Amino acid sequence: MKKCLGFDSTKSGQLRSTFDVLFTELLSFPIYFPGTSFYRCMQARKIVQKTVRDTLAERLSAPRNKHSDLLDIIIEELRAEETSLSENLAVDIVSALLFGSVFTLSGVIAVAFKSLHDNPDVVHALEQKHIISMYKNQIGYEALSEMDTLHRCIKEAIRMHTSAPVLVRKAHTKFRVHTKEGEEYDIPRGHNILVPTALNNKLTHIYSDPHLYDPDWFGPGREEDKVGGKYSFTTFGGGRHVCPGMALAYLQIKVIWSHLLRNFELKLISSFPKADGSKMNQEPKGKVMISYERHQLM
Ligand code: HEM
Repeated sequence: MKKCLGFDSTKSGQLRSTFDVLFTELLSFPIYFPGTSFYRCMQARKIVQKTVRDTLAERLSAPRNKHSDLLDIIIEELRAEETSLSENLAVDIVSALLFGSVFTLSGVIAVAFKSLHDNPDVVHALEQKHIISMYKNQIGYEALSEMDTLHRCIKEAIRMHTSAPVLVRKAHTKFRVHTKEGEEYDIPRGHNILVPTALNNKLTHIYSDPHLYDPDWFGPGREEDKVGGKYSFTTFGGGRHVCPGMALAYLQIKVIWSHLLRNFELKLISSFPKADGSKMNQEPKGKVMISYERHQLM
């Protein structure tokens, strides 16, 4: 049996000496200086939080609305007599949702260009033409749900370029992990566990050539991503905290890409960008040059 190399978060507080705390705090002090990216990030956070706070206040003072959107559900909870939701927490929840949905999406939309770049455009064009003629150019929810090729291309792009490369979990009870190779690891209670989604999506016993862009892994008759069970594809996390916005995310990406495919001829001029790992959600690194020409597919 192997003992895991880990970090016991229940003991870390006791282990840190005054010197240790002072030393780390002093070291991190320069990141608060104006001009640093952390400082700019904190300033931007203040603006976002003020906008959310003002919007909530405006809705709170308006007549009751019947749950037309998420903000109204939050407002209803704030109005309730017995509620554990404070205004500050509500602002944090909305800000976190903005972060969790907008930044992940923008990175993923950019990375989905991979599907066009590496795949012959004709595959998309055929699907789009078929859907346009079936739905008489009225592209709504049902038409989008039928775009299986586009769906698989997006899924493959985000398998290769996952936007949240690591997830963090805390072990509330001790447990044992058995590996495929027959090894065992004990995970003690209180330890933090890092789940490397980027590696997970490239396991060779699931994807025979994980660095190959192949949307048909997920296609009918193959469905190779099912080999490893429900954790074969972890771009949207997994388990209790799996992303509840996944279906919406696919839909939004398909809305944008279907529109681009039907109305523009796009070409990647620069080479496919590397991922910028310095951000919490990965984005393409550096400038990406794309040329476009308007066209009508039908
Ligand atoms: C391509 C876009 C997206 C990606 C790649 C993505 C990815 C993820 C991942 C990996 C997690 C799990 C985090 C963890 O386990 O620690 C997560 C959680 C979450 N996502 Fe998304 N997400 C996307 C879009 C969205 C959208 C559009 C929404 C909402 C409108 C959303 C709302 C959430 C929420 C509320 C959670 C927290 C769930 C929980 O902790 O129980 N996400 N997302």
